[in-house]
Amino acid sequence: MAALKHIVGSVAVITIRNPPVNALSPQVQVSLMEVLKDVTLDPSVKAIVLCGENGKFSGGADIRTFSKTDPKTDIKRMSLDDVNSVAERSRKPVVAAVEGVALGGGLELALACHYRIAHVKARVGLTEVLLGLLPGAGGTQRLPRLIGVPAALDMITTGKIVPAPVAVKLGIVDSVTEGSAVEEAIHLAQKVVGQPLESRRICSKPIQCPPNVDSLLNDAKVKLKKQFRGAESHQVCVEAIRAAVQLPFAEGIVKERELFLSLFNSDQAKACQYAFFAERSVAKWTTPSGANWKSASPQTIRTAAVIGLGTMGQGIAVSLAKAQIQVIAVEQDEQQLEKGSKAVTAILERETLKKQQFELAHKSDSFGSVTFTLDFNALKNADLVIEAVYENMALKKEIFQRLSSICKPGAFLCTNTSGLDIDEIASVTDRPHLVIGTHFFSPAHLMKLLEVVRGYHSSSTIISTVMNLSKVLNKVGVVVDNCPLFVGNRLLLPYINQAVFLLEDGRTPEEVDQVLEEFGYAMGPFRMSDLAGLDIGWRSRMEFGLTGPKLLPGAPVRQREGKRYSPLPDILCEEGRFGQKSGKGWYQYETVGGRNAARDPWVHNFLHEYRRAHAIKQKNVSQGEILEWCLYPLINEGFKVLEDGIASGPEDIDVIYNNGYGWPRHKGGPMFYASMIGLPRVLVKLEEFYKNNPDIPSLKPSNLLKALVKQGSPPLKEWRSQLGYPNSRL
Ligand SMILES: CCCCCCCC/C=C\C=C\CC(=O)SCCNC(=O)CCNC(=O)[C@H](O)C(C)(C)COP(=O)(O)OP(=O)(O)OC[C@H]1O[C@@H](n2cnc3c(N)ncnc32)[C@H](O)[C@@H]1OP(=O)(O)O
Repeated sequence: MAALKHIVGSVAVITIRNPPVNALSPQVQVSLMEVLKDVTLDPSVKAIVLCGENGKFSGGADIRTFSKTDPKTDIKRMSLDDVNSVAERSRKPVVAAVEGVALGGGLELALACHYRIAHVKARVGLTEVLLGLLPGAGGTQRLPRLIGVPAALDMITTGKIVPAPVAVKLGIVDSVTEGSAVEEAIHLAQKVVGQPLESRRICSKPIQCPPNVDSLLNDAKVKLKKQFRGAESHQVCVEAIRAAVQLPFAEGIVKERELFLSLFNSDQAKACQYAFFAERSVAKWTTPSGANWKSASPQTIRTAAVIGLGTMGQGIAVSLAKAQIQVIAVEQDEQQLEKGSKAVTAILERETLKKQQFELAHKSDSFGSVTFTLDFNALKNADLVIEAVYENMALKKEIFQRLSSICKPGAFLCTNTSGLDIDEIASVTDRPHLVIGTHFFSPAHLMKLLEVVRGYHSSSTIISTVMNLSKVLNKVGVVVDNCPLFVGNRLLLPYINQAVFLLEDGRTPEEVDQVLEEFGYAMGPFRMSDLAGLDIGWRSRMEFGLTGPKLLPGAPVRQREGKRYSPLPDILCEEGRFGQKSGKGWYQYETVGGRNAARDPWVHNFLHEYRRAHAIKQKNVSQGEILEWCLYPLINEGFKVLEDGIASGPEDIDVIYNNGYGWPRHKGGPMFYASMIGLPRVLVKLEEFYKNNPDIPSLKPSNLLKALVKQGSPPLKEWRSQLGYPNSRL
């Protein structure tokens, strides 16, 4: 039985049981329905309490069953909606005891109960929108009736999860308890036996609409369109809420179902659900020696140090402090220290305010303290150090040598490089097994991704410690192997290069960005480069001798070692155009550090002169071709990364792209996207591009892609097993 019943006095306690999160699978729904009907008919039962086993109410409908569900036939079968109706219509009071989580269908079930008691640490939310769906079991009709249209609109269209104390203030739950929510619910159930229930049925409540409800909904659609470019579910959620506003409850439920089904089998829903499980699967890392996430034991980090308080170091320090870790922040001179400490303090203040607003001033854990110092000796008691100085191998090695002699034995040493060799850095220490790459993304206190770069000697303890730390920091950690640029930036390089080649060939930054933004990227390649800072790539190209003093004399302007090269980004940097930080880059900004990109006539004129000077003929490229020209080489590099065994599987690449590179989640990630459009299409276009541009090696189709097409393009989940990973280094 997926729903268990036991009787306490005259109260029937129904417990949902489906480990690990008590997901509401079809079997659980059937079982719930049977038990509910049973207790409703049992004259000895006067009231009902609904709860979940092992301190979790429910993580919602069972997402794993969605791909096996056929809307055409299964719609006729009983669904969660029917269970909710029976609970709500019951003449005996039904009380939900919410512990742990009540998410998606789990919260919808709780909303159908007459009362809701939550444990103080419980969290609730209608998260379906993040899975490309909408709450399809009455959530879009009940929540606005319960808490009002504006608050429900916010929760349903963003998938926001709120802690129980906030849920009480919003009116989602009736009260919170620090003790057992089940006992409290039983107590309440006994107390309310015999009391009228009509006013407790949300379906009977009139909807309170603000006078401007139409413009509220329309404005929300415009805002969501911008925030989640190209994503359907957010828009459809608004329409379901519109139905709640305009229609009686029963008709609203019919409309909700119709809208739910329009999303249910969509490619976007598949992509979002794939992204959800991909994140869970990358947490399960393994090394060639057989160590894995299950066997290795992570160490707890209480004190961490950050070296270097530039933009990255500031964000990392804040991220650690937000996770209640004590932070020691080190800089090399007074001026940098003061600048860095001011910035960290300001960000922490903003974050505190945000936290207080979110938690509605409910008593909560404070942030860890940050101590600022010039003294390296202050690091001697740190459990873990993250070096975040700029990308210079000599400087990093000097720092790691010092750390080796100062830090306590057993302290973990991490480098926040975005592409330098972890083994070379580890080689100067007394503990290469305790050295690892932790590649954060800017702004580090907000971005979800942590690329965890395993060096040759990195022990399973440091891998599991850093992966565990990523969870503590509320980030998604992905273990990858050590290679130039790692995974994320290795794929980014051909994408950016292709975009820059388009400028040489006659397109503008605005045109290229528009195509990629319409695809769903939060920012096109040029706006993103301006945000990240053009000088970062420039420094790295100088280090590799592609430009600057190390460039071999006589190198052709538009070629390096026989391959096509565009000096455009180098020239911009030489002009002092580093992007937002200097107020100008591919665009111009209202001020130094400004955020609003505007067309810059200087750039257009410069591109025109450059093309003229190099006698480059303009090419006519359609929008579709701009997209394929930029994305397919990125995908191709993904296959090469898999071929080289740098990432364990396509899911790892996709999680990196979804969480660190602004890839639209509703397109699943580059590898998932390739599987959706079809590998033969990607291969044919790459072959065509490469034939016409033999001086761009990133267009040469990877062997893995060719092999997969030859094997009939098996589904993504079979890519690993089909190829057996002969080269795997992970
Ligand atoms: C056409 C006919 C259709 C008819 C049906 C119509 C009726 C529609 C009615 C209702 C529809 C409702 C839609 C939904 O409810 S969608 C689900 C909404 N729920 C969520 O979005 C929650 C997702 N889960 C989480 O956020 C977390 O997992 C959380 C529950 C917070 C637990 O987090 P944590 O403790 O960190 O653990 P993990 O994330 O690692 O998860 C542990 C394992 O549990 C698996 N899991 C989690 N949630 C679900 C789920 N809802 N369904 C299936 N499996 C789930 C997760 O994958 C982990 O397992 P594994 O490690 O093997 O991957």
